[in-house]
Amino acid sequence: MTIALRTVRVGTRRSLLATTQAEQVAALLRERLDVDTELVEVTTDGDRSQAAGTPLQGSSTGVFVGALRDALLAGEVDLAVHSLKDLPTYPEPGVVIAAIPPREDPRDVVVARDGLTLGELPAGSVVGTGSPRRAAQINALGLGLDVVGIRGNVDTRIGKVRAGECDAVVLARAGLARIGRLDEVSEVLDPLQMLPAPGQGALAVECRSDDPLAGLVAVLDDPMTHAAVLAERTTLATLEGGCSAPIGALADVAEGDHGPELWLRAVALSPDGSLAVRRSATAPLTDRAAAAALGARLAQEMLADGAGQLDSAPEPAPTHAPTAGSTEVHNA
Ligand SMILES: NCc1[nH]cc(CCC(=O)O)c1CC(=O)O
Repeated sequence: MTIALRTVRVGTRRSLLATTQAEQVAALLRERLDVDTELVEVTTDGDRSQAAGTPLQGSSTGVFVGALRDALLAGEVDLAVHSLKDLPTYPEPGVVIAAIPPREDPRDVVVARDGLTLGELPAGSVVGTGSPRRAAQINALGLGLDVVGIRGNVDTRIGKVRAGECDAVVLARAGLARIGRLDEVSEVLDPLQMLPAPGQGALAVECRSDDPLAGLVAVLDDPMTHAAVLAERTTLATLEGGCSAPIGALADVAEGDHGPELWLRAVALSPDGSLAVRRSATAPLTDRAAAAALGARLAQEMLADGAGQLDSAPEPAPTHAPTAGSTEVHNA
């Protein structure tokens, strides 16, 4: 298809991972839409505070996104490429996700000294991560690892192992794959032990909702990836209504006897990983609405199981009453 379009300006954050992802989307656009492209780098609040070493306020979701969306709404760029897992679950007025391209492997990986796995690290080893979801799930393994908070881009975080500051760090496999650093990986974590962030490994291509470009960019959309991440993000969005615990969620599409089926797993954990609510569910993948409905149902079941109590301060225990077994929350 040829469109009478000026060069498509692709907005991206400045990090190596972000520009690599944006260039991959730009290459797909050139190939599929027969347009020219230009990367436009935008500095986000998240990048600024990361550079300054100042801690992010509250949840980090969204801090990498705002400035890119502002540039999009101001017409400085024609589309914005984000890591989907960095996008808040609530919609931004005037902006649509025009495409979710095929996903990379969504799993988390370990980069450790001497190529060790988490299980091989001696108790007391220092494991760096800035993610409450990863911290809670590492603690839930019960290996006696010392989880410390670290920040910075992928390269900085790997560098902490090289420098001996951490014995290991846990990262998204997709990020390492995109920047060609998979050779650093010492272990790929099984999602049964480490459920990834909702949307991990997937990209979101955002356009202005009133821009006809949105309809053209839809050729980059992968319907299976889109359905899977919609289920995961609807789980997260529904849980966010009743809990602020770290959440992991992963959906897969499998071919069933009567057509494609969506398999969804999720976990909500107390920050120290001592308590967790885990659930899985499956549904025929008829359309996107079915994917969203599966995510909402799973989250409601998790809330009924006590996911909303994981992060609240414990009630003072009455001295005369037993404290064990008094909630629906399962041990991790
Ligand atoms: N929060 C930062 C971030 N956002 C997306 C990725 C990796 C790529 C992806 O998950 O799609 C990363 C780095 C990481 O978690 O290791």
